[in-house]
Amino acid sequence: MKLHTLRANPQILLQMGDPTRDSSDFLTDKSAKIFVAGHRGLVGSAIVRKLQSLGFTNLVLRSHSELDLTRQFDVDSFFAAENPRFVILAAAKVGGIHANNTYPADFIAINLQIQTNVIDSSLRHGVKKFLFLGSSCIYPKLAPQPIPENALLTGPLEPTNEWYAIAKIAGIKMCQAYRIQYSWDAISGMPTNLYGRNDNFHPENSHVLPALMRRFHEAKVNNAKQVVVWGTGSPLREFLHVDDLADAMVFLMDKYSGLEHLNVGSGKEVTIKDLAELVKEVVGFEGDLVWDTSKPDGTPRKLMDNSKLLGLGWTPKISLKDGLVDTYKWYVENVVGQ
Ligand SMILES: NC(=O)C1=CN([C@@H]2O[C@H](COP(=O)(O)OP(=O)(O)OC[C@H]3O[C@@H](n4cnc5c(N)ncnc54)[C@H](OP(=O)(O)O)[C@@H]3O)[C@@H](O)[C@H]2O)C=CC1
Ligand SMILES: C[C@H]1O[C@H](OP(=O)(O)OP(=O)(O)OC[C@H]2O[C@@H](n3cnc4c(=O)[nH]c(N)nc43)[C@H](O)[C@@H]2O)[C@@H](O)[C@@H](O)C1=O
Repeated sequence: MKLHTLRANPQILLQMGDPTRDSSDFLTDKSAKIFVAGHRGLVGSAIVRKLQSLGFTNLVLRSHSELDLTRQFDVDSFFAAENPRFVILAAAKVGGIHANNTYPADFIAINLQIQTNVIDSSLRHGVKKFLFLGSSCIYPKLAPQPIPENALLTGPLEPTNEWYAIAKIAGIKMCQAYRIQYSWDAISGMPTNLYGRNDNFHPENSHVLPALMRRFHEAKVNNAKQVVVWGTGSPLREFLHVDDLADAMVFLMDKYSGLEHLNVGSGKEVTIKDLAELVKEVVGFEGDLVWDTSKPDGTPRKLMDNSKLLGLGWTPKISLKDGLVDTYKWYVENVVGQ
């Protein structure tokens, strides 16, 4: 279906659903076709596990090598052939502070390409409901804490991830614009820092939690006396286990239909120093921490106000300690020695 056809035919928009209503029919048809983009990643794989545990039987999944989402023609052909009813976009160029700082062009360009292609094709091929995943880095570096949704675009961004943040802000705004102009049910969730099974454990390009888990594990098996940790240890971060995030994304698909993006967080923050001590304890490394202050700290504090999501009836369930124990077990069984 072409955009001009949509513009010319308001009946098609009506068939696509009224975005102002409570869209609580997501959970009712377990045979509905759902495209989870990025299903091999941390978030996408957790969403697939969650949907499968709920009995969904018609998931459409494509790996990066099967479908490169930066290629507009291929994405549109895929949507024309598959016609999914629901789409959850968990494919993106993702990385920690070092990767964001080192590859700014990739972070802005690849993310803009993926999200533009997938959002636009989803609309034009009649997807009933669309969920975009952003990130807490969309907010100003010095936003009020806990950060409310309306802090968006109220101040300068954190320089280490502004390119990624700009792409994510564009994604939110594109969902809002398509919602306004086409009455299309596109929503956005803004997750805090995530961790869990299928995380990226790359030594430099990953996020802090998998990076430290790997470094402490390798130090333990090599009987090293010290482990280097980046920055000063003073920044505060909020962590959410990816299974809680997946639960929240399914909750939003079922219960939320609104213009505003919604924060998704645990509501609990920890200093990087305390996080490092906790990961050290879970891994069982007994040496010392050495702080490399030549590495950037990034945003000093990034706790999101999750009261809107909690007000809808969702709650996180997995504590940081339990989540770390589960993730370390998975890491040892699935990554070490592979
Ligand atoms: N991890 C975190 O702490 C947070 C993540 N998020 C958001 O959650 C979403 C998912 O992140 P996460 O699961 O951590 O990321 P991952 O890197 O674990 O997974 C991303 C997935 O996207 C796929 N992908 C990347 N580029 C392309 C492409 N061109 N075509 C097709 N597939 C592609 C990857 O495939 P391949 O690996 O083969 O390239 C991978 O499966 C992102 O939107 C991210 O911004 C938000 C806040 C925090
Ligand atoms: C999810 C979020 O992720 C990124 O932002 P970030 O929160 O700064 O993420 P991070 O996990 O990489 O670092 C958190 C803190 O931890 C410190 N730190 C210590 N030692 C290591 C270390 O070994 N690796 C890393 N990566 N960080 C370390 C590090 O110096 C920083 O102070 C964004 O780019 C953005 O993409 C985004 O949305």
